[in-house]
This record gives sequence, structure tokens and C-alpha cells, in this order.
Amino acid sequence: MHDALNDIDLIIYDLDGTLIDSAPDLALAVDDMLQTMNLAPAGVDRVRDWVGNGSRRLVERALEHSGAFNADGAGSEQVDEALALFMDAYARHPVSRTYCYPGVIECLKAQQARGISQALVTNKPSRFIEPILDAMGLEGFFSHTLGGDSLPQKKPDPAPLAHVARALDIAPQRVLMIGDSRSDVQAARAFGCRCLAVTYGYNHGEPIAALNPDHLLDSLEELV
Ligand SMILES: O=C(O)COP(=O)(O)O
Ligand SMILES: [Mg+2]
Repeated sequence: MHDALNDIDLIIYDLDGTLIDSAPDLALAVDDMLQTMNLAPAGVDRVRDWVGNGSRRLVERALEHSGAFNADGAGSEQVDEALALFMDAYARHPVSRTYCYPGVIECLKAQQARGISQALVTNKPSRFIEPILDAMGLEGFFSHTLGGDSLPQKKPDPAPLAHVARALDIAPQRVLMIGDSRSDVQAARAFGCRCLAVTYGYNHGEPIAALNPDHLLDSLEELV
């Protein structure tokens, strides 16, 4: 068994950039929103770097990039309208070009067989979680799933991690967070649990190794 799993009773996974490559569908929805607003499309290579802090921040980054903001930033009304367009577009095609990374299902099955509890904490709005997990064949593995809007705080705040661990009565020292971005590493540090980062995810275009996670993996297959 991989060292990262020593003394671990609960694994909390991130979703986007860790279990699934959702950037192509997120980019379609962002570009759909921008087109409706008569702004130029952003494209998947930019959108990938904007994922990880929830849909509102994604939309703000797209508006900032497109020049829709003046120096003082957009009004929250403008962001609200853009966010509604984005959410509608993403709801129409959440999984048209989304796929599970290699080794993910095998990893989830292996930990399930070992009796390790598994949960999902994403900054994605919670309404998208179930349809995406169902379409990817990832349903049935997680005792808890939390989205960016499930609690008042989201990653990098440790609150969603603490919420799940408390519900399962598991101490932080026995929890492993697996993610792709700085929010995941920072949430794990703040909660006091161990942290494993995958190298293939998004992390705003920066190498995740710079954040010194406890473990780095190129594939979740290595945890099987
Ligand atoms: O920012 C998002 O919407 C989702 O990001 P996460 O699944 O990597 O937390
Ligand atoms: Mg992520």
C-alpha cells in the first residue's frame, strides 16, 4: 500500500482537475456566456487556469480577461447576470466533453475495498455534483459530497473538510486530502490533515509541487 495511505481513515477528494477533466465543458459554458454578452471567447487553455475557486470567481476572471471590467471592477449585478448565463449553459452540457482521469475509478474501488471512508469536497456549485458523478460512474463511492455553496465557507477555508471529518468522527491526523490546486493544499494545511497533490490538474497554470504537499502523484492509479 502507498505510504500516503498509512493511518488514513478518510480520504477527501477534490473534483475538477483531480477526478475529472471538466475544463472543456466549463470552457464551452464560459464561451457561451461571453458570446451572449457580445464578448470574445476565452478558450479552454485560459479557462483551465481560472478553475478552482468556484463558478463566481471563474466568471469574474472571464469578465476581467475580456475587458468587461473597468479599473474599479464590475458591479456585482453584472457578475450576477453573467453567472446566471454561465450556470444555464453549464447545466445544458455538464459532461459533453468531460471525462474521468485514468486510475480514478480503480483508486476509489481500492479504497472502498480497504474500508477507508471517502468524501468529495469541490468548489463547484453543488447542483452539478450529482449529475456529473452519475454520468462519470463515480456515484456510490462518497459518504458526503459538498459543493462551493454547501457551507458559508469554501476551500481554501478548512470548514468543508472539518464538516465531513466531524460528521464521520475522524480526527484530522487520520484524513488525507487529495487535490490539484493551491486551495486544496491550503485547506488541508489549515485543517491539519495530510495532503496529496496530483500533478496533472489545473492549479492556475502553476506547478503544484511549489506548495510542498506531503505527497505528489502523477496518477491516482499509484494508490491502488
Ligand atoms: O472552481 C470550481 O468550480 C471547482 O473546483 P474544484 O472541484 O477543483 O474545487
Ligand atoms: Mg481542483
